[in-house]
Amino acid sequence: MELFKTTSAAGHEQVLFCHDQASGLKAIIAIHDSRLGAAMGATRLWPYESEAAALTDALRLSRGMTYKAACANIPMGGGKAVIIAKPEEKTCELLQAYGRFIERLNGRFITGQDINLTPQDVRQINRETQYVVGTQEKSGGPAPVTAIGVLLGMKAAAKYRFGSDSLKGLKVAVQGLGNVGQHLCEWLYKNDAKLFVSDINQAKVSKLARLYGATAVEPEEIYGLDVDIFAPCAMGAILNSQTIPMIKAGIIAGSANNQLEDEQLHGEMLTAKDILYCPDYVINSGGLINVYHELIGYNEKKAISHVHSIYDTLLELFNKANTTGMTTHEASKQLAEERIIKTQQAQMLVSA
Ligand SMILES: NC(=O)C1=CN([C@@H]2O[C@H](COP(=O)(O)OP(=O)(O)OC[C@H]3O[C@@H](n4cnc5c(N)ncnc54)[C@H](O)[C@@H]3O)[C@@H](O)[C@H]2O)C=CC1
Ligand SMILES: O=C(O)C(=O)Cc1c[nH]c2ccccc12
Repeated sequence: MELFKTTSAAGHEQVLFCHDQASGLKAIIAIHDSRLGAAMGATRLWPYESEAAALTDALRLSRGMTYKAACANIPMGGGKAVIIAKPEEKTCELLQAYGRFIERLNGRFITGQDINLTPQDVRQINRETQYVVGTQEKSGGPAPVTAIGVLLGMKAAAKYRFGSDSLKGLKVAVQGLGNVGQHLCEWLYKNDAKLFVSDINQAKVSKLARLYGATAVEPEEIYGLDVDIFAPCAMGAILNSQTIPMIKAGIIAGSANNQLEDEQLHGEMLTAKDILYCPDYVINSGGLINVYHELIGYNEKKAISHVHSIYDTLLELFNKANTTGMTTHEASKQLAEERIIKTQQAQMLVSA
């Protein structure tokens, strides 16, 4: 593999390969862009089938974090880390060794809880490094706030598509009933939407069906449902050449990162089908916004009010995509790049 060609192709600044002999830790920390500030991104633990797959995931996720911060008007950079391990291989030693790697970066990378890490795991990491946010003790886990952002994104999409941002009576299919998906379902239930849910964990599906009167569907059935909104809240790359032809929903609005398998090709496939796609790093920025507020002094009201900007940003993007002919994903990338340059210029004026 040509490492520099791979890591610089999407503009990455630095990639760290961390190995701790004693605990067996193998982690990749990708810092995509720190022009505006320290790189922020939660840490994911996953049993990647190859090191190349782990690197690809870290590179794509960290670039998404740069755009996520920029679209949310957060003056911070983008990064992401992946630990290559099975969940059962997680030990205190491994997490602490990981924490020491973070600490040695002296604040260049700020991290927290992502897939397969629990609040207790983050506490272990936090024993060795101060550069952790989003713990239960501080602002609480980010997932409930991410869910609020997704709900607001759905409302913006409904407003654009149907002229009203009420979700009452709309059929919504939620894929993945994890930390974000469950909170999202609660909000949708309170907003009188009709819920369809799937998860590979049957117990979660039964729980949500019981709590919110949701219709349970098999994991592979979720794409083809005759619904108004499809909310991917499980894994990435689920918008691809196999699934897009099946989708009947007119709106895609969910929390998963890297939803488009191929950003250009699958973004265009969605546009061609007249499906309104809410760019993932815009609609799922609620968690990042919430942890960012920890860094500037946490105030719940201020954090939630910041999350409400997701609604306006999405409406701006839908209009921009419509008038320019770009996909909503392209429009959001352009907006992110514009905001980075603008913020950088403003920062230079302040420091001059
Ligand atoms: N937690 C947060 O604040 C944020 C989460 N995200 C993204 O949102 C997504 C969900 O995050 P969490 O809820 O925190 O993760 P989680 O790990 O708690 O939940 C994921 C759920 O998806 C289910 N799942 C896995 N494969 C599936 C399949 N094929 N079909 C249906 N369900 C499946 C899992 O069983 C689990 O219940 C992830 O992609 C994550 O990266 C993005 C931004 C912030
Ligand atoms: O939106 C994402 O993918 C995130 O990583 C958000 C996030 C959740 N918890 C954090 C802790 C530190 C930096 C970012 C996050």
